[in-house]
Amino acid sequence: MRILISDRISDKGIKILEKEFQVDVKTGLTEEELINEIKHYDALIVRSSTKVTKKIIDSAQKLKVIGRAGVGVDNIDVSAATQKGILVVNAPEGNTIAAAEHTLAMLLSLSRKIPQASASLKAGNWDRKGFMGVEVKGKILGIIGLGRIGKEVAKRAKSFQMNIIAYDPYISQENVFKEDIELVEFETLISKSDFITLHIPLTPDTKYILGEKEFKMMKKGVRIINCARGGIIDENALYNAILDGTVAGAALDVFETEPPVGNRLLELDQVVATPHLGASTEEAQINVSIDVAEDVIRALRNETVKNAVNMVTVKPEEWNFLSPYVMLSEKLGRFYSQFRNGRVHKVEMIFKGKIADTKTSILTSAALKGLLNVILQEPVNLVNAQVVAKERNIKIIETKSSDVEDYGNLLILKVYTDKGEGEVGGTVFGNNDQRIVQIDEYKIDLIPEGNIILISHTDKPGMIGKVGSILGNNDINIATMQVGRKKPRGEAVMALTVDEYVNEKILREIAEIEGIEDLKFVVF
Ligand SMILES: NC(=O)C1=CN([C@@H]2O[C@H](COP(=O)(O)OP(=O)(O)OC[C@H]3O[C@@H](n4cnc5c(N)ncnc54)[C@H](O)[C@@H]3O)[C@@H](O)[C@H]2O)C=CC1
Ligand SMILES: O=C(O)CCC(=O)C(=O)O
Repeated sequence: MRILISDRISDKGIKILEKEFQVDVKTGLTEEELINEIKHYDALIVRSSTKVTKKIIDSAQKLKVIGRAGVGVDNIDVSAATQKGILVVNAPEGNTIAAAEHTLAMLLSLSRKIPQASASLKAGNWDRKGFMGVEVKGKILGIIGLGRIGKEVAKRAKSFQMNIIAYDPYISQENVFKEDIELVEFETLISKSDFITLHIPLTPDTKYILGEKEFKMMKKGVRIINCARGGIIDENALYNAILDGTVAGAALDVFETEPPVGNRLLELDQVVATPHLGASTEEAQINVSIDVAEDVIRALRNETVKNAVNMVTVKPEEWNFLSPYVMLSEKLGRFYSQFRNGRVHKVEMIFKGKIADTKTSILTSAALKGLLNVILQEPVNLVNAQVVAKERNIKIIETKSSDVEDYGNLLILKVYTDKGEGEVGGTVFGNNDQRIVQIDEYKIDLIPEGNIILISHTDKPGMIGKVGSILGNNDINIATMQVGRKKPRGEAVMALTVDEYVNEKILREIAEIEGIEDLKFVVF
C-alpha cells in the first residue's frame, strides 16, 4: 500500500510509516497535480497547507484514509470524504501545549508590545516611551472555546493572576472549578473581558463569531488573541474596531486567507502577528507526526483508530467487546437483504441488554453496510453507511432497552419496505460465537457463515426428507439444519447450511415441493 504525504511533517512519523508501507513525500503540489497523484495512493497525510478539496477526493480511486497532522480539519472536505467512505483522522492532542504556550506568548507580546519594541530597537532607536504596556494581573480573560487548548490557556493565565471567564456551550460548570474559571453567556464574555482569546474550530456555526455587532458590545480597550482559525473573526470588522479605538490591539496567528497577502490588519501598529506558528514546536511536530502515522497505519490495517473525525471512535477495551457485534450486525444486514425484497424506507436497530449502553451507532452503521452493499453498486462502509442511507431517504432509528430476555445481548435489525416489514435478530455467545437467533417471529439458532438455504414452508412430516434427498441427489452436503416454527404443523422456517454452492436449477426443484412457500439462497 502507498502513502502520500503532501505537507512537511516530522521524520519520526514518516519512519514509522516506512516500516510497513511505501511512502512518498511530495510537498507544494497544486490541486491539479494532487488530482492526478491521489489515484495511486491508499492514504494521504497533510498538515494545514494542502487543501483537500472535493475534486481531489472524488479523483481518488483507492484512498482509504486522510490523516491530518494536527487538530483543525477545515482544510479537508470532510463531508466529501465521508460520502466516499474515506476515513478522516487527526492528531488532536500532540500540539495542545504548543498552541496554548503560543497563545500566552501572544498575550504578553500584545500587552507589552514586545514585537514592536524589538523592531524599533533593531532599527537603531532607543524609544522607551512609545511602548508603554499594561499588566495582565487582575484583568479579565475571556476564553471562547474551553476544549483542550482553551483549558491549558486558562491554567497558565491563572498563574498570571488573571480572572478567567469562558464561553463554551458544550461544557457545563460541573466540569470546571468555579474558582478557576467561570462559565458565562457569550454576551457577558464579549462585554466584560479585557482580553478575549478564541480556541474553537472553524465551522459554519463559528464563522465570524466575532463580527461588527460583537465588537460594538466590547469594552473599550479590549485586546483580542486568535491562535485558532482565521474566519472565526471578521477581519474587516476587527480592522474597523481597531481604528475606532474599541480594540486596543490584536495578536493574530491565523488569517482568513493564508498567507495573508495584502491583509490590511498587518499594516496596523496595534497588531502583533505570526505566520500560523501555534503548533510549531519541535515537540508538537514530533507528537502529531507520530500520532497521525499510528492512526493511518491502524486504518490501513482495518483496525479501530484513535482519532476518527468522521466516524464514531471506540476505545480499545470497548472495541474488544464490540467487534464481534459489529461483525454480527453486518451479517444481519447482509442476511436480510438476500432473503427479503422491497424498497427499504426505514431501518430500525433494536438493542437489548448491555449492548444498548455501548456506542450503538457503529453497530447501526455495520448493519446498514451489510444491507446496502448487497443492494447498491457504490461501496458502502462504516464511514459512509448512514450518509448513504439518508441520501436514499431511508429513515434510521435506534431503540434501546436494558431488558435481558433469552439472551444476554440481542441485536434486532428491523427493516420496513413497500412490501411490508421483517426482522432478523442475533447474539454473540462467549467471546465471538455469532448466531442468528430470530427470523421474524421464528426462533432459530444459525451460524451466519457459508451458504444457507432458507425455506418458508408448512411444517409437516416428510418435508426435511424431501429437501434432503434433492440436495443429496445433486451431491450437495448439508452441514447443519434448523427449523423454527410457531406450532407443530404450522408455518415454519427451515435453514440449511450447505458446503457447496447451490445453483438455480436445484433451488427451483426444491421450491416446487408442495408446502414450500418461499426459498432463498443466502451467501455470507
Ligand atoms: N494556531 C495553530 O497552529 C493551532 C490552531 N488550532 C485550532 O484550535 C482549535 C481548538 O483546538 P482544541 O482545543 O484542540 O479543540 P477542542 O475540540 O479540544 O476544543 C474546541 C472547543 O470549542 C468548543 N466550541 C465549539 N463550538 C463553539 C462555539 N460556537 N462557541 C464556543 N465554543 C465552541 C467545543 O465545545 C470545544 O470545547 C482547533 O479547532 C484548531 O482550529 C489547534 C492547534 C494549533
Ligand atoms: O500544522 C500546523 O502547523 C497547524 C496546526 C493547526 O492549525 C491545527 O492543528 O489545527
